[in-house]
Amino acid sequence: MRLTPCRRPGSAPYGALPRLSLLALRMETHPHRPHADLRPVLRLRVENLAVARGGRPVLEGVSFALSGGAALVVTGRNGAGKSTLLRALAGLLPRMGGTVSLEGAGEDAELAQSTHYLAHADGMKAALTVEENLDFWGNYLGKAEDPRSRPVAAALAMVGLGHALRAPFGALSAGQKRRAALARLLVAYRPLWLLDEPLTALDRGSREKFAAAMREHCALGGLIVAATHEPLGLEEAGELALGAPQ
Ligand SMILES: Nc1ncnc2c1ncn2[C@@H]1O[C@H](COP(=O)(O)OP(=O)(O)OP(=O)(O)O)[C@@H](O)[C@H]1O
Repeated sequence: MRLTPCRRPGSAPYGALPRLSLLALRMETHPHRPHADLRPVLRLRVENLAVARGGRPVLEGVSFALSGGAALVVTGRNGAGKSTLLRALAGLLPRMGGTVSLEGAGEDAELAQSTHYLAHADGMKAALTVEENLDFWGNYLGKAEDPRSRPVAAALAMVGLGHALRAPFGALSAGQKRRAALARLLVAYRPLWLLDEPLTALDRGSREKFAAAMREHCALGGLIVAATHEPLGLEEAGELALGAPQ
């Protein structure tokens, strides 16, 4: 499996994209997909995506395809449009043009129902315990719909926060809060993870644990698109480099 940019035959490779450069679009077959897994391979396909912020074009002509088991790291300077891209993929920003589709997710599966979007904000209530927050998210996001959803305690253990099950979320440190937010990805299985700076405030051990969780997600046939300024620890990930402001 190779990660390749989608473009019309004969068109210049990215030459027509005024605010965007695509670098290092290369992906090897992920070696860990279980042979017995007969679920259809998912394919995220983005074609000619254009998005504006405040009436000003930020992204134009963004095209790529990503198959199940693969990860894509979105890089670029401050203001290049990384968060804009993730928000548009999550359906939280209107598209000026282009299409986004997730093939193989099932006839009734809307893209949004197959997606976890992790933003800069953690999305937790300070007064509730970590367990209560994750119970809420698990139920809200449909944990019962997929056997790959993990119990709250198991999800917290995977991000090294098993000891904080009953702690109020508001009493956690910044890195612990981020770990709890990452556990939200695990309590209700969804195949497409859109991650905006997932490593913020994490120490080295937490980064390694989360890298292991991301590798496992890919091994189960999931997809990851992550915006980051730092190495994610996914050696086989492709890269989409956005050019533009700093
Ligand atoms: N709410 C908004 N209204 C108007 N313009 C916005 C808004 N949010 C972002 N922008 C603009 O869109 C552009 C892209 O912003 P975006 O947040 O996607 O960049 P980014 O690559 O994620 O940056 P960073 O690395 O700083 O997180 C920037 O020029 C920014 O000023």
